[in-house]
Amino acid sequence: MQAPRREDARRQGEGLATLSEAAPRSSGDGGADGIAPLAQEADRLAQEGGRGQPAAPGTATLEPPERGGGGDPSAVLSIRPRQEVAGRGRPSADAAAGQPVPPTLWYKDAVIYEVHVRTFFDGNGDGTGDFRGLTAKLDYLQELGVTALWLLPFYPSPLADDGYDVADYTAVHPAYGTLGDFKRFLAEAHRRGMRVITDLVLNHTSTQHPWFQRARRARPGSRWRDFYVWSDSPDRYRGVRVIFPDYEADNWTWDPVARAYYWHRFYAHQPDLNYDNPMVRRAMLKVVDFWLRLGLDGFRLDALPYLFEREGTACAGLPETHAFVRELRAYIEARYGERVLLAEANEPAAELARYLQGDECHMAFHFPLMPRLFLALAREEAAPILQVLRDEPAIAPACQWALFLRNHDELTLEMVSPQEREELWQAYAADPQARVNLGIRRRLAPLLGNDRRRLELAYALLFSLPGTPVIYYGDEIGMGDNIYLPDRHAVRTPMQWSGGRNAGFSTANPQRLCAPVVVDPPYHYEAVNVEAQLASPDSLLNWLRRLIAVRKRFPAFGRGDLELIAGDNRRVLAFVRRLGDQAILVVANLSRFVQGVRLDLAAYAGCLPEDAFGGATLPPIERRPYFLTLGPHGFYWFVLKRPEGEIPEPR
Ligand SMILES: OC[C@H]1O[C@H](O[C@H]2O[C@H](CO)[C@@H](O)[C@H](O)[C@H]2O)[C@H](O)[C@@H](O)[C@@H]1O
Ligand SMILES: [Ca+2]
Repeated sequence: MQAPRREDARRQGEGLATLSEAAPRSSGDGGADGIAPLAQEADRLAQEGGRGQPAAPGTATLEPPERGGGGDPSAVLSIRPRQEVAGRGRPSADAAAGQPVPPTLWYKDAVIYEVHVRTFFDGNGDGTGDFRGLTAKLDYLQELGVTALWLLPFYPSPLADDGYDVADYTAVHPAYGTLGDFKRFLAEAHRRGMRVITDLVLNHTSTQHPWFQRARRARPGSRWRDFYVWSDSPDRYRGVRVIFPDYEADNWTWDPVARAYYWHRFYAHQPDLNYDNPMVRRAMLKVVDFWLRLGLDGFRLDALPYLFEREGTACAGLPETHAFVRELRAYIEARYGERVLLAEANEPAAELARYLQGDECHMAFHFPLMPRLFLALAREEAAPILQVLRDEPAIAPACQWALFLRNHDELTLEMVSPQEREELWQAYAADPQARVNLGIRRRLAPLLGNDRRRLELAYALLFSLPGTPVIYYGDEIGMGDNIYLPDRHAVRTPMQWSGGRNAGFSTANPQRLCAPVVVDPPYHYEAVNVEAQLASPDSLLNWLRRLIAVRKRFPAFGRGDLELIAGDNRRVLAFVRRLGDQAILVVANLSRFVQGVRLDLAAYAGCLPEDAFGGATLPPIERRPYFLTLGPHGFYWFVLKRPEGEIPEPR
């Protein structure tokens, strides 16, 4: 491992815009220390909520807590029901008639694209991506086939954790534009039929958030103090793991102003909110109101397991946390109808399934599957994937896994055994510079050796296994990374739009860019960029567009069951996705060599496999094993068709 980076962590905001540069909206709002009192903050939210309207009946109210501030987490919040059930921020005809709008389960058929406003496209030429820039690129995303966007945090923040350190939940970071710019972006996305979800950083704030600044000065035991988790000694919750071990030694940090320790699961500049305090829960519901009234389609719930702490536990996924998620879901559903909650919970599958029982989240990222896709590619055998699929716990019919290969963080190896982690590090991060915490800070293409066949295979699995695929911006063109940037900025470099100035990301002076563009020779923006790939019919980008278009023809991929198909070659993975009379056979060769496989497809005897891409039909399936050959890292998607159109019942 590289030398510990704890000091780096405290400096990591350097070179990036700071909140003070970005004109903090809270200063001057009143209060002796320049910080708005919470009640005033609540009033502001009420005034600004959604479209400049006062808080609607039925939304959360910030009432003074009962004395002592603690409270029973299972207690029902003070919420008055409201009759409105809106679609896209406006009551629909049904809602206006008082009828709930039936859920569409749109997220099951979605193709989600994770995008960082900061590094996607600079619309005003100041070197930093912004909402004007993102809006200008919506046509590109639509043509790619994307149907939903997930935006990383774009709120006012000192950016010491790239926005996951929120200083104001209900505004836009000035570097990214205005709330008006956000509204225009949302309207334009909706006009193209795209949904938008954003990160909701529930667990913690920045130390610069007015709530923390007030808490640290407040009297111990007071309602303001109790917005965060304090202790006189760092001995509470001993043994709870540190999530960023390269940067932090402990989950407690001494605050000289409060003269107490505060709890933080992530960086020391990210104090955990105290969800035992009903005021915190209400405050977060007001944040939810603010964005949903604007018409947002849902939230990625960041760091969801860590909301509550209890002595003697791992302080993760506690019953109290699930109780709060249920309240959050019920609150949203009663007021806004179908808005999606996507859990970011880096936990084993059995734990994840607890969020997916129908009354908490709609989706959860499949953290156990992701590293096993990479393990299967490294070992060139199907077993690691099969193991996850066989052990997969049941989830409610309306729920869905969110599948991903890469995201804005390190490729986290928290969900594999220490031996598997070592194996993955050896296979994908031989250079210690590529490692961070318990993971690997590399993008998809460098991880897979820029090998086009392996990239296509990885995408073919992402788009055919049960769940909704999530693409990380830039991975559609096989962008590289910069492991010499601090922390996870390695994988957050500017989008490469062209071979021109600043990769087409910005017209600014190159020295003013929010992050350097990639110039590593194999991934240099002059070679790897959208413009060049759009012009090349065989580019990765055009190939992926075709793959997405094919997936969209078959609802079985988003909504169907999974049937594993037995074969006689451990290097080949085979399964059928079924929905009604639609059945798609997926066969994937994990090895770099040609493979043959005999598949037990007796249940489909009589069916004709038709290639979903080219339409060629193979000989009919018989009761005896069906023989297929696959090229290196080859894969097939076959539509199983009976001559008379009937597909047999599942076994
Ligand atoms: O807001 C703090 C962090 O929350 C998310 O972290 C998640 O990613 C971590 C890896 O970087 C992972 O170890 C942890 O279990 C997750 O909660 C968010 O995605 C991070 O960017 C952020 O720093
Ligand atoms: Ca800009």
